[in-house]
Amino acid sequence: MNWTSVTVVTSSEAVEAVSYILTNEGAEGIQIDDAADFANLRPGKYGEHGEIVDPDEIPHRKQGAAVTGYFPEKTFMPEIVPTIKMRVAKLKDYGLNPGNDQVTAATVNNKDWATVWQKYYHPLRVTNELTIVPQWEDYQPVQESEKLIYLDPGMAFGTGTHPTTRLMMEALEKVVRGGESMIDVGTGSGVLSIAAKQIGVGAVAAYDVDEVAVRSAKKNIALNPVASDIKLGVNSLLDGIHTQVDIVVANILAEIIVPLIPQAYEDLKPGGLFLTSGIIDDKAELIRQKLTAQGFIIDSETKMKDWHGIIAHKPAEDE
Ligand SMILES: C[S@@+](CC[C@H](N)C(=O)[O-])C[C@H]1O[C@@H](n2cnc3c(N)ncnc32)[C@H](O)[C@@H]1O
Repeated sequence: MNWTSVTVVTSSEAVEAVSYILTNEGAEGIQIDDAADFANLRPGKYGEHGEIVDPDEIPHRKQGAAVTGYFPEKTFMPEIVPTIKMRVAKLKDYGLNPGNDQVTAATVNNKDWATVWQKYYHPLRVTNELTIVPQWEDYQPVQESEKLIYLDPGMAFGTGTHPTTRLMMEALEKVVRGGESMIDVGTGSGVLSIAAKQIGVGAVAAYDVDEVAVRSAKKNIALNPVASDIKLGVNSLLDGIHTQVDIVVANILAEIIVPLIPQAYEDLKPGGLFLTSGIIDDKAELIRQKLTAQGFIIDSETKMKDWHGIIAHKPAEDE
């Protein structure tokens, strides 16, 4: 098997925490190169085989540390790397110095880390109704009720395999009755917007702050004729967007959901629904508190692996 490596350049004090993050995100092996391990070595000590060790002759970092995690090549790295970056940056909230925040991915054995996972990406029945089909696969629905979402995620997040995407697809399937208006914040590959159109949502606007994601979503919308009227644009959260819709869906990391909460509240009709995920275990309480403080009523919460998905609503006028 080939492996994809992700190296985090960090501080010596953060080595353990970074190793934990990499393992938690699916790394099956960890390699640590820490300057602190050499700091106390003096020339003349005996090595493993009785030889005299001169630390200066062993290649090593002179300061800080680098922690490398090895991921099975089937891991869809464009979904994992941004999460690792965010989690490493957040170490300072726990009083640890994350270092210079440098995170790089490469494929061991010289294959392209950005595409090597594709051979493991096959049609996936995500919910009762919704099946994701890689653009390059020929797939025949098993049941008449099955609705297909054709995707080539490229470098954008949103293959449909990540727990956070799945939680939001399930949430959509649970709440959509047909004809609603919806905004998708942080659309990535466009997967949630296309899913929404497939199950009967009416007008959909999809935004992402990242132009690469918007280009990917555009390509995917073109692969799915049912989604051809989705309005797509580059935008940060709901900045400058003042409207009234039935549903706001956002699968973004918790830190980014916090400033979105008041914007979503403002842009929802009374009784409108806010579906959100990207919330890792230790941030779930923060998001519940912020939603409630804003005036949202939490209807349900689901969990897959370490991730939470929440369905909340803005009270109706008579509620
Ligand atoms: C976890 S991915 C979700 C992609 C897709 N919606 C899904 O559910 O699979 C989060 C997306 O949010 C985008 N994003 C991050 N910060 C944002 C912001 N401030 N405004 C809009 N989009 C943002 C990222 O570029 C990324 O495409």
